[in-house]
Amino acid sequence: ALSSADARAELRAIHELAERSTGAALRKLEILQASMGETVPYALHRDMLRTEVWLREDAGQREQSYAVERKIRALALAHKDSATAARARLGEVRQLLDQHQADKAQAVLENIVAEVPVDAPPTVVASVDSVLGDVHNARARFDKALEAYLRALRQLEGMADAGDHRATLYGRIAHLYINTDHPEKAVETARQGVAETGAAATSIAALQLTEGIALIRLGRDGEGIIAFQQALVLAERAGLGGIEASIRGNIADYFLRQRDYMRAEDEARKALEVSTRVKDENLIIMAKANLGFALMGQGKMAQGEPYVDAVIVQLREAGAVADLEAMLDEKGRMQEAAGLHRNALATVREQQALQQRSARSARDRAIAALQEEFDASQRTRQIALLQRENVLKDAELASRRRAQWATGFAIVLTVLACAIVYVLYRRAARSNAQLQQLNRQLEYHSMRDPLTGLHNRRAFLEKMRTRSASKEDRRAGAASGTDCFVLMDIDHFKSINDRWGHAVGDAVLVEVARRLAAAVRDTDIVLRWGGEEFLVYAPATDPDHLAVLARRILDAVGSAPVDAQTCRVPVTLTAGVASLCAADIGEWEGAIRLADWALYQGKAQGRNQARIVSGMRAPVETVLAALDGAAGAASAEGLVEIVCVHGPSPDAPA
Ligand SMILES: Nc1nc2c(ncn2[C@@H]2O[C@H](COP(=O)(O)OP(=O)(O)OP(=O)(O)O)[C@@H](O)[C@H]2O)c(=O)[nH]1
Repeated sequence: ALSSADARAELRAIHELAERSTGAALRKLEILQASMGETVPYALHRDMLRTEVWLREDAGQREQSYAVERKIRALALAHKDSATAARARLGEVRQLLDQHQADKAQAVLENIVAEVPVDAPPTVVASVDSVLGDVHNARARFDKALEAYLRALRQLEGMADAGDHRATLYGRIAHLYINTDHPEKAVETARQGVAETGAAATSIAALQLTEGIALIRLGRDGEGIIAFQQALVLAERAGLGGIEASIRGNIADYFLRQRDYMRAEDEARKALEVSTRVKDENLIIMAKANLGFALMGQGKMAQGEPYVDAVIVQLREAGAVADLEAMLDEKGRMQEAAGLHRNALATVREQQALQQRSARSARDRAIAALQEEFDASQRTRQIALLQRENVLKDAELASRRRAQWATGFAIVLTVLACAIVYVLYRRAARSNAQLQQLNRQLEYHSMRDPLTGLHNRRAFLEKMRTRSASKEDRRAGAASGTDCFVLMDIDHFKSINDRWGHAVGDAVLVEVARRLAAAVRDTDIVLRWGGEEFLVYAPATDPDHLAVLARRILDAVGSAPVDAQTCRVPVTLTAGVASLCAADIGEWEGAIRLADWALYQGKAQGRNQARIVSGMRAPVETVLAALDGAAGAASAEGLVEIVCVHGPSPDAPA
């Protein structure tokens, strides 16, 4: 075991080492304590434990530090050292303040004050005053807190070893000035603390942190950030986990205010890591809140809100009304900024409920130094919250209305579009039907003779065109019969017109057409070939029946005069007949030309007759060439066999 003197020397070495590394100093202290054995003198034992208290506090191990304080108290009580016992109990008060139990802290402190002996050393009295200041500060009695801190400072004035204690008190006062909104005084006081000889690294880092906060409050951001960085260097070098987390928390808070959410997230994550390492619940809460808001600020609501909500739960449990309200306020604003008006409204409602509860609580009322001032500030806050609620309600309503309007508009548009499509469809269908009808009419008229209603020459040409398209069919048809063409011309039609007028002429044309249609088979087609010329196209007709057909036509037209208006008009016609088979012509154009030639012959031979081409004495090409030749009709005469059929003798004209 070490001697007491050696142990004292070792303890001093540990104090010096602590300036450079809290962790190393702690490890060395643990070794020293272990090597001391059972019989350690009281004063040495007490001083070793005191050293452990502040080393653990510096390392951010507050809970362990409070546990050591309890050990000191038990030891001091056993040795009837009431001053040390009273001072050691201050740890209990600080622990209660950490847990936001200011009332309980106040009660315990009153007991401690009663315990302090009248001849207690000034350091003990100063420590009590210092913690009393903390309690007043926590209860928002800032003037009383300032009084207590200044009293403690006076106690320590001129004391050689009290430089660090004084620096800590300057730090407390600077904090107080920040809380009472006097940042310029806070800067000044923090600098006074730093200048204090014998101030430990912890105190200096804490003072620089406070100075930084005050400078940023004053809008001197650049200087503030430099103060933060100096404090951070010191804290990291000496392994002051608690202060490091606190500094990083404040830097994160600064970036949050600057809306630089990425850097805020970065700092908050580091702060969370350090504060988790040193197990400081308050710093963990601060880091989580900053991280949550940094994420929400980047629009990562799903990631950020759980952090913020966890902090809200903890603050609610701890009854930290002011912090809780600030959290809810910030959360609401973040949600509002993200356009989540409904969520923001819910948060503001939560904030209002909290505010009403705190307003009702008589104990909270006591926190305010002046009752009226408190009420007035409560009213102002209530009004501000109501205004915010209204703004959010309006925004929520507006966005709902916009959504409704958009939906309504879309429905109207859809209905309108459907209606237009339907109308267009109906119109298109109608005009399609009209067009089809018109086309049918056009087709009908283009194929019909308007006077007689018979097919016209166009219809005949169309018929022949489609017939030519299937020559094979035609040849197959030629075995059982063949196509026959009867070309007719009313006799002396000009004189009918001349004698009875054009109207009678028209009536005669209509009646002749009717008689022709009645005289032929259903499969035959009667056409108006031209002015007073008609054509019967009789497909598949036996060549032996051509004379019968010709007679039937001549009889149908010539047997009775036509009754037209007031007159009876005797009518005869002359016909030329040619069939493809009999003439072995092959093409219909040739048959028509032969029929035309035969008709011409009939006219020349006295009219009212049909001349049928029954055979040919020369190849068809020769005959047709003869018809085209200069001698024409006359030269073809000897080349063609003709059968003649005469019509009935007409009645005398009426
Ligand atoms: N009323 C009436 N007359 C028509 C129509 N088409 C033609 N004509 C007349 O028919 C007459 C035909 O006369 P022509 O070609 O000289 O022959 P034609 O008097 O019949 O004497 P042939 O044919 O030699 O027996 C002309 O006077 C035409 O004006 C018509 O649609 N209506």
